[in-house]
Amino acid sequence: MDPATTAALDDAPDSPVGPVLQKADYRNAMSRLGAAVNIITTDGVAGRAGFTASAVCSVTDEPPTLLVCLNRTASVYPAFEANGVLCVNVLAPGHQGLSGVFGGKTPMDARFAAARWRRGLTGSPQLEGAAASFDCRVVRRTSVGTHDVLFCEAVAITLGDTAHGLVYFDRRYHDLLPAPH
Ligand SMILES: NC(=O)c1ccc[n+]([C@@H]2O[C@H](COP(=O)([O-])OP(=O)(O)OC[C@H]3O[C@@H](n4cnc5c(N)ncnc54)[C@H](O)[C@@H]3O)[C@@H](O)[C@H]2O)c1
Ligand SMILES: Cc1cc2c(cc1C)N(C[C@H](O)[C@H](O)[C@H](O)COP(=O)(O)O)c1[nH]c(=O)[nH]c(=O)c1N2
Repeated sequence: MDPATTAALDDAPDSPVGPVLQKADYRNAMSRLGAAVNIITTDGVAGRAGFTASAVCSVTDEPPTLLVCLNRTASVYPAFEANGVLCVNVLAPGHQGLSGVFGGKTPMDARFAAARWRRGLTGSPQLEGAAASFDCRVVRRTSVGTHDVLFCEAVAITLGDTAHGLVYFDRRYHDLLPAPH
C-alpha cells in the first residue's frame, strides 16, 4: 500500500488489535465519498424538527426502505425519537443555502421559515421544489457509535419535475443538472 495515500496509523507496539485509524483520517477519506444532500423533517407529539443529512441510502425496495443516520447529540434527536415518522427531502440545485440553515445551530422556526412546505401523509413537512420526497414511518432503529441508524419505510413518494440533484463532495456542494439529450 502506498504510504502517501494510506491514512496515518497508530502502530503502537502494545496495541493488541493492530493499527488504529484516527477520526480525521476517516473524515478526510469520507469527504471523497460524494453523497446526495437531504433535509430530514419530522412533526408529531414532540413537535416539528429538521436537519441536513448526507448519510442516507436505499436499503430495499420490498418494502421500500431507506436508512438515515442521526447523531444522538443533535438538538433534533428527541423529536425524531418521539415522533416515529420523517420525510427525506432530496435537495436540488439552488438548495445549498437551505442545507446550511438545516446543518446546525439555527433555531428550528428559522430553519422552516427559509423554505415552503406541504404536510405529508405522516404529518412530516415536505419541501416544495425537492428533487424527491420520501414520506416515511420509522420501522426500526439501532445505535452504532455516536449515531442512530433509522430504518424508514416509505408510505408516500413525491417526485420533482426534473431529474436534478445536489451532491456534497470534497466538503463542497456540486449541482447535478440534467444531461442535454
Ligand atoms: N454523518 C454525519 O453525521 C455527517 C455527515 C456530513 C457532515 N456532517 C457534519 O457537518 C459538518 C461539516 O462536515 P464536512 O463534510 O464539511 O467536513 P468534515 O471533515 O467534518 O466531514 C467529512 C466527511 O466525514 C463524514 N463525517 C463527518 N462527521 C461525521 C460524523 N460525526 N459521523 C460520521 N461521519 C461523519 C461525512 O461523510 C463528511 O462529509 C461537520 O460538523 C460534520 O460533523 C456530519
Ligand atoms: C452537508 C451536511 C451533511 C450532514 C450534516 C451537516 C451538513 C452541513 N449533519 C449535521 C446535522 O445537519 C446537524 O448536526 C443538525 O442540523 C443538528 O444540528 P443542531 O444540533 O440542531 O445544531 C449530519 N448529521 C447527522 O446526524 N447525519 C448526517 O448524515 C449529517 N449530514
